[in-house]
Amino acid sequence: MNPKEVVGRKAADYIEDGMVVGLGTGSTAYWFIDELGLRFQAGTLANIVGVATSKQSEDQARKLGIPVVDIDEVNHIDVLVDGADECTTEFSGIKGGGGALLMEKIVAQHSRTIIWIVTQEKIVDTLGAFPLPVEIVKYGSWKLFRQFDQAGMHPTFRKKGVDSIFITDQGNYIIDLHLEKIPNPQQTAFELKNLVGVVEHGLFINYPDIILAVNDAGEIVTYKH
Ligand SMILES: O=C(CO)[C@H](O)[C@H](O)COP(=O)(O)O
Repeated sequence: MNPKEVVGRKAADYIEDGMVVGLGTGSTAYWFIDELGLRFQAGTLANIVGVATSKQSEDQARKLGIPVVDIDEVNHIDVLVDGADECTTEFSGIKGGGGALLMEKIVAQHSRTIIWIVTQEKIVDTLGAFPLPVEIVKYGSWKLFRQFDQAGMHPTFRKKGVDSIFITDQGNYIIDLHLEKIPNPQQTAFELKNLVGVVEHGLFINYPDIILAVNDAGEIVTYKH
């Protein structure tokens, strides 16, 4: 098993039958959803319901037979299991490498327990080596791009393949900011949220309750908030 599979399957141990489960997005969350599917089919988690953070996760869960409901159909999500692109042991991180940051943040906001599953090298002291995704509306997107450029934030439009621009599940664009270091994530988050046209950014400050970090040997370290 590759490390992402190890940690993804392990995270399913946090799920109890009858729970409303937040389904994260990405190549690590993929294994969590796969394991949920196995346990659903085996009957040990026969009464779970999923709330997806992307079309991709929703499709995967449905194929496995897991019932998926809209976030507005539930009062809360019991446990959300999601990946991250970078995170600190102070329980903050960057998400959105897979382009699902907006739905991921909305689901996270309504989750009682949030578990991040990551490979060990994603744990960093300072965020920012991973480009920070910013989801923006299409209208005026070049204006925002120039604003970021002039502020020295090294923006690039997220692409799909070579030529086409990436469109999120909510119909927006993503600009990735190549900041290298984000010394004050709160300040950066505040400034980004104040820009008209920005829908959401990939800084998740103080989000996960638990981080499961797996190393190359498949050993998992658990960080609890
Ligand atoms: O935020 C995300 C998607 O928007 C993912 O959780 C993040 O990109 C990690 O992905 P992976 O598990 O494939 O490394």
